Amino acid sequence: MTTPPSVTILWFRNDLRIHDNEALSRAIQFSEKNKSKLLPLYVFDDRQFTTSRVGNFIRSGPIRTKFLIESVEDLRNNFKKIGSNLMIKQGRPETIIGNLKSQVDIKGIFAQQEVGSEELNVDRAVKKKTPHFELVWMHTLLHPQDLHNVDPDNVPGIFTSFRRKVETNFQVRPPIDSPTDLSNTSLQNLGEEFWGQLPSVQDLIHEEEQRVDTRKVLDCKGGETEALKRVDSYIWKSNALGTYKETRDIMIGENSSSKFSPWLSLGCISPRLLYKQIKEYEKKVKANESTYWMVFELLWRDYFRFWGSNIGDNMFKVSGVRKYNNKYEKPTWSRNESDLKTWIRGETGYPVVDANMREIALTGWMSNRGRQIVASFLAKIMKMDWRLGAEYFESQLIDYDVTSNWCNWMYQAGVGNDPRDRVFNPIKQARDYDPHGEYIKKWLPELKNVPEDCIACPWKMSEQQQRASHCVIGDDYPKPIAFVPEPNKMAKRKPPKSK
Ligand SMILES: Cc1cc2nc3c(=O)[nH]c(=O)nc-3n(C[C@H](O)[C@H](O)[C@H](O)COP(=O)(O)OP(=O)(O)OC[C@H]3O[C@@H](n4cnc5c(N)ncnc54)[C@H](O)[C@@H]3O)c2cc1C
Repeated sequence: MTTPPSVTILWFRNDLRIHDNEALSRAIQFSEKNKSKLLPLYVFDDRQFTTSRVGNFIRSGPIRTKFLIESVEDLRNNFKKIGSNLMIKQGRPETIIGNLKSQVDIKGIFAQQEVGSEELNVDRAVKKKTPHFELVWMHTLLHPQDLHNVDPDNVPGIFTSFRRKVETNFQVRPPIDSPTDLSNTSLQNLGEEFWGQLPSVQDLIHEEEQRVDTRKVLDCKGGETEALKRVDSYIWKSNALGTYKETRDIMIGENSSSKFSPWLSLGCISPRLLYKQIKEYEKKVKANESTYWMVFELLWRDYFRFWGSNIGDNMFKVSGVRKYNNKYEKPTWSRNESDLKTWIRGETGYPVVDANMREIALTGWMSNRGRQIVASFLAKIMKMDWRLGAEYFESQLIDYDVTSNWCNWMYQAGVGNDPRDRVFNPIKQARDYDPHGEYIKKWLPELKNVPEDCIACPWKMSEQQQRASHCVIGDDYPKPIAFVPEPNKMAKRKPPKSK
């Protein structure tokens, strides 16, 4: 009987890259020290492809699932280029790793540290399978040990306090170089069966692949290779970084914002590599408010990762971290299915909401401005359980990220710590951010002849205008589902009721 090979498993999660991957470099060191071979592993975890708790959505819809598959495929190809391979399995990581014990002698397991409660449960189960289990913090720009004035286990409840504190001594670790040759530390001469096959969308979610609508804002293919191309294109080729602050709120156009998020979420690109490129751009081209603002936004991402890990499962509760008292009245959240469908289908009668909802359904993408508008609309105007929206986003968004999604939703729903607790008026938002209706008309062709001054609120067209524009409200386009006051008359938050 041959002795099974000793291996160090590098278990990939949302860190699907070879560059700046500290778990990878630590696993390589460990495997050399323990004379074991490196076994990179990715598991498509069944639990990620079931249905959501409140709204029963498929947790990872076809577009998001495809982006993930592409990212894993690219990772395998990149490992092959440096003399290694990636084992790809489907099931539960703890079971797959347990079963591997009959084929290999596991000396240690390395992985990226995650923060969601589900992931932490999986960690506990995987830990039992090995004498050495190391989790490495990698998802953020700032390492928890470099936060200086901030306790990572107790970050301030307000972003600005966090940002001001970390900016007083801002230190970003340099990215770690990519390994160039892993052939010495790789398992060789094992058949394709050992390494496993890449699943299809159908294999994972039992649904057909969905073709992304040709009106998509950007051709987004998953994987580190595409991520690095996007960085080059956005920062260097198009020079768009230099005007980011002015353009970031435009809902249309490939370079209005960076579109880095899909790759950041799966870890196909490291935020530290981005930071290094931003600093190089500042030296070689220009440093301005836009370059600062890109880092500012990356700090939001960091903040939500730290804060989200501090608040734990409150992130998924309808009341979030909100304590109801005289100042904040407890809302009654609706879960009306037909209203929810109206929002999802983009049939609310508010064009800026509907255009954004059609975009996300057909492409897996929505701009930050759009997300704020539709989330505020669902939670504050339709007064629906905001978790239905968060779960729908989870299913659809190619950039779904647990803390960025759920914490942003909490903010919009007024159950986070946002002291302002704003409501986004969809009429004002459309007028401010899509003044000529270009974005709206792109996604709602039924409104293509509506005059510019009515595009934010087409129900205001006279009967004659409706006939002339072939858009009869109630027939060709829905009547508004809820009342929203004219922007300048937007009601302030109701004064608190005493209980
Ligand atoms: C309701 C709601 C849900 C959201 N869900 C997600 C999500 O699941 N995944 C996700 O990555 N972002 C989410 N965001 C944040 C934000 O909308 C996206 O990060 C951004 O639109 C991505 O586009 P971009 O890469 O072009 O961003 P840019 O404007 O170019 O910003 C650069 C990067 O900064 C980070 N960033 C920017 N804004 C935010 C923010 N508000 N919160 C956290 N990080 C931010 C992102 O990583 C982004 O890629 C959500 C926002 C809202 C309001």
